[in-house]
Amino acid sequence: MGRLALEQPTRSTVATTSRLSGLRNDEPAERLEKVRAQVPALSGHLDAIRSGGLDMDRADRMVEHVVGQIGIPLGVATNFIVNGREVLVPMATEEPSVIAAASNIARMTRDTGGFFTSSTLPLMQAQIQLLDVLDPYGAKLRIKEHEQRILELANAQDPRLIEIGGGARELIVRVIEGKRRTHVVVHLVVHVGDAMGANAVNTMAEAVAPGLSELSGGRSLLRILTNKADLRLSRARCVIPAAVIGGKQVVEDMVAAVDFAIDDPYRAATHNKGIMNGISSVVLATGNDTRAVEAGAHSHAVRGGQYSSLSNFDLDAEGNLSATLELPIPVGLVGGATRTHPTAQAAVTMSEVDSAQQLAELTTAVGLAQNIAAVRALAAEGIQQGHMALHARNVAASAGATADEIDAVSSAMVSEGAVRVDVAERLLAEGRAQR
Ligand SMILES: CC(C)(COP(=O)([O-])OP(=O)([O-])OC[C@H]1O[C@@H](n2cnc3c(N)ncnc32)[C@H](O)[C@@H]1OP(=O)([O-])[O-])[C@@H](O)C(=O)NCCC(=O)NCCSC(=O)C[C@@](C)(O)CC(=O)[O-]
Ligand SMILES: NC(=O)C1=CN([C@@H]2O[C@H](COP(=O)(O)OP(=O)(O)OC[C@H]3O[C@@H](n4cnc5c(N)ncnc54)[C@H](OP(=O)(O)O)[C@@H]3O)[C@@H](O)[C@H]2O)C=CC1
Repeated sequence: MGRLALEQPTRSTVATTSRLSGLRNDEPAERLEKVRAQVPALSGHLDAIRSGGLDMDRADRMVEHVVGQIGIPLGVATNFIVNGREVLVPMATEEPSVIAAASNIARMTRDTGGFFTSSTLPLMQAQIQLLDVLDPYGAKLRIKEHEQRILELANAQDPRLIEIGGGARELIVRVIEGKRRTHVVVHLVVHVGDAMGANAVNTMAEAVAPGLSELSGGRSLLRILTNKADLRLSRARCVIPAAVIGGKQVVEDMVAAVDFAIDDPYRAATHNKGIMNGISSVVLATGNDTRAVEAGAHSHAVRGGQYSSLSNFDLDAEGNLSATLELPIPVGLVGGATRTHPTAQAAVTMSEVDSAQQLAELTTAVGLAQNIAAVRALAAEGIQQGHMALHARNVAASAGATADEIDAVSSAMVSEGAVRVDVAERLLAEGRAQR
């Protein structure tokens, strides 16, 4: 076989740059203007970003028994380059230091080209559980013999999906020898286009279940998608020079820290939570289903029966950090709250993605950046220095500091090395007494 002509993606972009250094020093309105200047299409979405997007009528149409709303800050991760594209990433989170951490690591990847991503097709799977099947293996083959007819029946439920190139692709029939019974389970594999896909595959599963029952000689029970979306994988990788991230020892210690998460489920749970800090923030900002993505991620982290790290870190030939992440990211651009929530629409516009696959890949890059940030801090100075410095503003506010007192009280707590409510209360009382 000849050598592959490996081309690095060229920097084609709408945003000229995502490198908005010092954005932290601006007021929110100035930050939004700087982001809008990079992404002109955001101009029509500014009110939705400033206001949080939902009025009560709209909220009342989204879920049941609505009595109010709860706001979550929307921030922008800077510095990201993904497959050569400069991108400003919307992140909705209540946790301090998350957006700073992602931006910081993205900055460190810029000289090595940023993040490189890829993904499988957007294939979701529905499960149809078949009960009372006398000959499970015979049923499996009977179903496979009629696969084409069943796929046609599934596709008849969603002609529009077929028009755009999606639709049911395959049946996988599993016979699971369980503790108390043998299960026959049919997976209906569906290309869901730019949707997350739950409603599309659930409708198809319900439509094909009677035919499957008949073929199996049993009856169908559950007909629902699986959130273990392991045919819809998204991948991201990056390289960070050792000199940029703190030196050779820091990189070696980061690799040892990930090895700990690979081998120990107690550590893996926290390690993967750090990844989800980034992923869930993008998923929430774009109005996607955080629980679906989280369920998919954690189920994917179980390998050979053991819960493990979702990411992998290695040293490359030069001693630089080579980091990778692969997991299911079932997110969409067309359905659910992404379509109905004006701020989610704004977030999608900001990220300048053209497809659900591109959004999934961007989300994976943010998860990897977040993971590297946390592991770097843990392997170097410890998490509290950076995290607590940014959390100090929350602590000051919960001690009763007003807007013009928060900065002074939080920096005093950081200088004292004691970020606690009782310390904030003392500093507030001292400050007020001096006025
Ligand atoms: C917080 C930093 C980034 C500071 O790190 P630093 O080195 O002090 O940052 P810096 O002040 O030198 O700034 C460098 C760049 O970082 C970003 N940056 C820096 N500060 C800000 C800010 N205030 N607002 C916005 N951006 C900020 C920004 O991009 C900035 O570039 P600039 O814009 O100046 O050109 C670092 O300490 C860090 O990454 N810490 C880790 C934070 C983290 O992981 N938080 C997650 C919460 S902890 C958790 O839930 C998960 C965990 C830890 O348990 C997971 C695990 O165990 O694996
Ligand atoms: N276990 C889980 O995770 C479950 C999740 N959910 C929820 O389901 C919702 C997501 O379901 P989803 O099916 O994505 O949402 P929707 O049903 O809201 O949107 C998908 C529909 O959009 C239409 N569509 C238009 N353009 C496209 C395109 N380019 N690609 C694909 N579809 C297109 C299609 O409908 P048409 O052909 O009619 O135009 C498609 O069926 C989320 O709110 C989630 O919370 C629900 C049940 C279970």
